[in-house]
Formats: sequence, structure tokens, C-alpha cells
Amino acid sequence: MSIYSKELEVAELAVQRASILTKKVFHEKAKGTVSKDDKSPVTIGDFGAQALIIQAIKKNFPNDEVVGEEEASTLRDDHKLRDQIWALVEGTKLADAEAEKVLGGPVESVEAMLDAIDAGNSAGGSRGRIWALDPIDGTKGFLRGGQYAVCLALMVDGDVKVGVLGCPNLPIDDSAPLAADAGVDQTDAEGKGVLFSAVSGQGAVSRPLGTAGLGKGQPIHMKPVNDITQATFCESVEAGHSSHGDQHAIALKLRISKPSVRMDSQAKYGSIARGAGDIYLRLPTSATYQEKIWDHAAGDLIVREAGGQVTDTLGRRLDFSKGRTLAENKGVVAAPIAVHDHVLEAVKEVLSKK
Ligand SMILES: Nc1ncnc2c1ncn2[C@@H]1O[C@H](COP(=O)(O)O)[C@@H](OP(=O)(O)O)[C@H]1O
Ligand SMILES: [Mg+2]
Ligand SMILES: [Mg+2]
Ligand SMILES: [Mg+2]
Repeated sequence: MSIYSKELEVAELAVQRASILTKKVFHEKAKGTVSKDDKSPVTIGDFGAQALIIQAIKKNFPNDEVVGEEEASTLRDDHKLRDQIWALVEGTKLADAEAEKVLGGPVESVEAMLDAIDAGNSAGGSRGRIWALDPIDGTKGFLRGGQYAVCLALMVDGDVKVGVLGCPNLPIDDSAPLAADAGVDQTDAEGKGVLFSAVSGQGAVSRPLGTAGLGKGQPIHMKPVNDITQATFCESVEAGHSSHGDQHAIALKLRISKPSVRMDSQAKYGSIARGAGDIYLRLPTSATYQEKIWDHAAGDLIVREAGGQVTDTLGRRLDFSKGRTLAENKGVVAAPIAVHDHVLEAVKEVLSKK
């Protein structure tokens, strides 16, 4: 057995199971079963997915810590919401009984569910085994029926060793071109749902999300960029999450002619890792915002294992050992290794003129 193969298997199956839950929540919202109030479907999906994933981690690796985005305090008071989430958590299983067994079985009770959610309270840091979990990344995309991702990574002594991204609304086909509307209304179209994963030093792979755990994935690689002017760059849909203006200026400087592809979540990392896009730019919109480790850990490893380089706007590797946030980094610049320096130069030039 290769190193981290058990961790990888558990992470892939846990992300797959949580993705089933998020899809259920989306469909119940569409049917009106869940309140149309923008916040509640997201809340239900976030909490439910976090509970299912942490349950699987704790069953398999009881001593590991988890840095999870959510915590259960509001649920301990709001029993209606709690019971809605419990109904989903209790009812979500993998179709394959063997795979379900690997995860260590269901969450036993409402109380166990709340405890599992709250077990995502690690402070993070540079010592030991710590998982970074974003149960639904790209909340806004999830609500729109666009891109979102279930994100899980294992860090050992502050270094990302395993990364898994479940992207229910991305095409399965690695060679499908990135549509400009990639972030809109993709839900449940034929051929959707991909799982990306990587282990440090072992490369990155993708496979259909519906069959995770059943056989091996296929290796993915970033596309060689021979002519940077023909590169496709990705950015957030939300202008508040990264500076569309700075990113446009950088693209102009690189003489990139194609418009950016905007999509929510770490689906951007997965997309460039398999060569559907080339560059991911996330330029800060504020001097004080600290990026969260769960928004980047899995994607950072997947892109690097696919032949990319990921740094911040100053060229520093993302440092996941500083706690729950990337306290020592500003923004993100991800590109194939061969052109990363060139892209970074343009980033620095644009930022220095501000
Ligand atoms: N001012 C800000 N700058 C950068 N990222 C931000 C931000 N405010 C929120 N975010 C993060 O941006 C993530 C979504 O990124 P993207 O825009 O690429 O889809 C959110 O994750 P969640 O959706 O999990 O809350 C949230 O953590
Ligand atoms: Mg997030
Ligand atoms: Mg989230
Ligand atoms: Mg959030």
C-alpha cells in the first residue's frame, strides 16, 4: 500500500457521500421543500456535509484534528433547523455498502451529529495531522445552480499531503472546454459531477463523482501554455472575493485576448489542473482579509501535482501552517510551472502601480 492510500480512500468516499447530501438539498430547494430564504438551504447543506465528513474522519483517524468552516452552536438552539439537517444526514448513504463500511457507518444520533460538526474547531498550525474542510465552497454558486465544491485536505506538520475536491456541477470530461457560462445552471445536466484528488508526490487524478472509490482515477495535467496570449484565466464570480479590475489589468499586460471564465469555488483549481483552463488569479480586494485554509488546501495540492505552481501575489508558496487562515499570504496566483514566473511578474507590475 502506498503512503496515504487509506487517507485518500476515506477522503474520496467521504466527499462523495457529502456531495450526495448537497445535491439532495439543492433539489429540495428547487422543489420548495426547503425555505427559499437564501440562507437556509446553504446552512443545511454546509452543516450536513460537515457532519458526514468529520464522522468519517473521526471513525478512521480518531486522533486527527479538523479545521472545518462551520460550527454547531446555532443548531443547539434552533431545533427545527437541527432536525431538518438530521433527517438528511441520517438518510444519506453511499450506494455501495462496502464503501459505506470504509467510512465507518452512519452518524449515530442528533447529539453525535452536533459533536461531529463542532469537532471542526481545530486551531490548525504546524504540528501533527490536521484536516482542512470546506463542506460547501462557493455558497453563492451552490444557490445559483452553478459551480460549488466539497473540499477536504489532510495536512501533516503544516504541509498538504492529500487533497480531494468534489465538484457536482463540473463536466466529467476532462477535455470539455471551459464555457464562459460554466458557472450557471449546470445542475444535473448529463455528464456532470467530477472528483479530483491528489497525494503529495503521487500526481493528481480525476474520475466521475458518481463512482468514486470504484477503481482508479485517470491522471490529469495542466495544459502546456506555448503562447500566453491564448491562455484562459479563471476568476471568482463574486467581485467582493477577488479584484476583477486588477485581474483584467494583469490579463491585458499579458496580452491575453480571451475573456476570463468566472466560476465559484475551488472548481477553478480543478479546472486548471486538468487543462480546461490555464491560470487562476485571486487578487485581494482588501488589505485585511485573510484567506481561509479550507478555501485553498485541496486545490493547491491538486494543481501542483498536475504540473502547476501556486503562490500568493508576492510569489510565496501558500503557507497552511499558520492556523485557520493563510495569515502570511496575500491572494493567489496559480499557473503552469513554465509560465508562472511570467504571470507573477505581470501581477507584481500591476499591483506596484496602485
Ligand atoms: N473578502 C473576501 N476575499 C476573498 N475571499 C473571500 C472573501 N469573503 C469571503 N471569501 C471566501 O470566498 C469563498 C468563495 O470563493 P469564490 O469566490 O472563489 O467562490 C468563500 O467560501 P464559502 O463559499 O465556502 O463561504 C469565502 O470563504
Ligand atoms: Mg469556501
Ligand atoms: Mg463553505
Ligand atoms: Mg462561508
